[in-house]
Amino acid sequence: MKVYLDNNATTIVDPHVFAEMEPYFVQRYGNPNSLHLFASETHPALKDAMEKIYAGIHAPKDDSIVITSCATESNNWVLKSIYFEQILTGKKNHIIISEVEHPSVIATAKFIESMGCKVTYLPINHEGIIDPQSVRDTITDKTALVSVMWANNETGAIFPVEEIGDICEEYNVPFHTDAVQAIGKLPVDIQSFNVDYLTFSAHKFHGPKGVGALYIKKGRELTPLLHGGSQMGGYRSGTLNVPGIVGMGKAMEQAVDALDYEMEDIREMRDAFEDELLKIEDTFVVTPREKRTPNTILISFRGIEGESMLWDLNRAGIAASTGSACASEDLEANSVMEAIGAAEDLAHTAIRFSLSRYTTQEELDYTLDMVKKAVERLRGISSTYSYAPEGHESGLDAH
Ligand SMILES: Cc1ncc(COP(=O)(O)O)c(CNc2co[nH]c2=O)c1O
Repeated sequence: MKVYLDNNATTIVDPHVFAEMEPYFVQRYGNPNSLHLFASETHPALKDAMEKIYAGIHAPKDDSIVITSCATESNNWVLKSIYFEQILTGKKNHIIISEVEHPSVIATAKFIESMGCKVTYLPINHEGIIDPQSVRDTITDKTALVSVMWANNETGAIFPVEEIGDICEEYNVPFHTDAVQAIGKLPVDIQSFNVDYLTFSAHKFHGPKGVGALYIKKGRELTPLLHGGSQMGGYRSGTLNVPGIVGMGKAMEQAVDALDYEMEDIREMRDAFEDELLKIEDTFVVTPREKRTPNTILISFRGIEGESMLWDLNRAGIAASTGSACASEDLEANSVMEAIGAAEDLAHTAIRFSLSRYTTQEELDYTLDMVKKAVERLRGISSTYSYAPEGHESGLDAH
């Protein structure tokens, strides 16, 4: 049996999405910017796809949505443009991000920090969530940008973007949120709160890989990262990825249609699965489930290296992760567990299960059975593990 429970890393392309994309590979394959029939026959689909993408986040037509190659590009673009326009010119000298942003934000922040930008890394609390007060405590008249993700890819923790948006509006500081883990999991309405830039990526909600987007509120310009043929209104040059854009549009439409199922049925399956996992001795979950996206579990199995657990699960045909795929090749501690101050023997033991609308109860039942077998085997061969629920100084309450 093969079970895929790493949907926060990437998702299967919905068959309806693939069907919508296929003609633009093999029939209507013209370059949209050419001056002939092969080009113009792609235009209706591009228009329709962009309308679906705008509708999916409730973006007004006057605002901009620029298609990029991925969320990593979108995140890089925001921070590097702000650096170019605000920090390099001396107008501002500071940005604020959370300490658990995706590596595409943190690494870019460290890059511009190495070139003289001051960076505040907001801490997360014991539940893995940002306190909006920490933004108010650190924002100044020299702050060029606040960038805080909507939902964390490792824990599923939902961050208070509405309150942070209000603080940024009060200080007239642009607010960027990386919404990659929110689209398709939570209602996203950019007119319901103050946000200037918003990142998302199609392959996180059953669309194709290699297609991302950046929403830009009217009046908040950005220096282009890519110059050339002036596509996307001059914001991002490069021949349009027609099948990719068509796929993102269909995937967005499907994600909105499936949102109730995601937020109710998937949440119910996730909660029941988590309840069973927490019956295993010495297990811990950081963020309360009501403060998480409906599909994600980050659970620690004391005494078991995360990679060892992954290996046992992989042999059983089960795909999970220890956190961001970007870090999956090394035996580092889970960055979120470290940030909340988890004890060393816990920080290396976190496993992330992330469900999707394609996850079945049978798959979860099988996975639970395999997890129990892996825990028994790995703790059995451990030279250091002994179950001691009383008085263990982990900083997390044993379940
Ligand atoms: C919050 C967040 N931002 C940005 C990205 C990058 O998106 P991409 O450039 O379109 O790939 C990811 C991917 N997160 C993960 C990729 O693998 N495991 C993950 O958790 C993400 O979760």
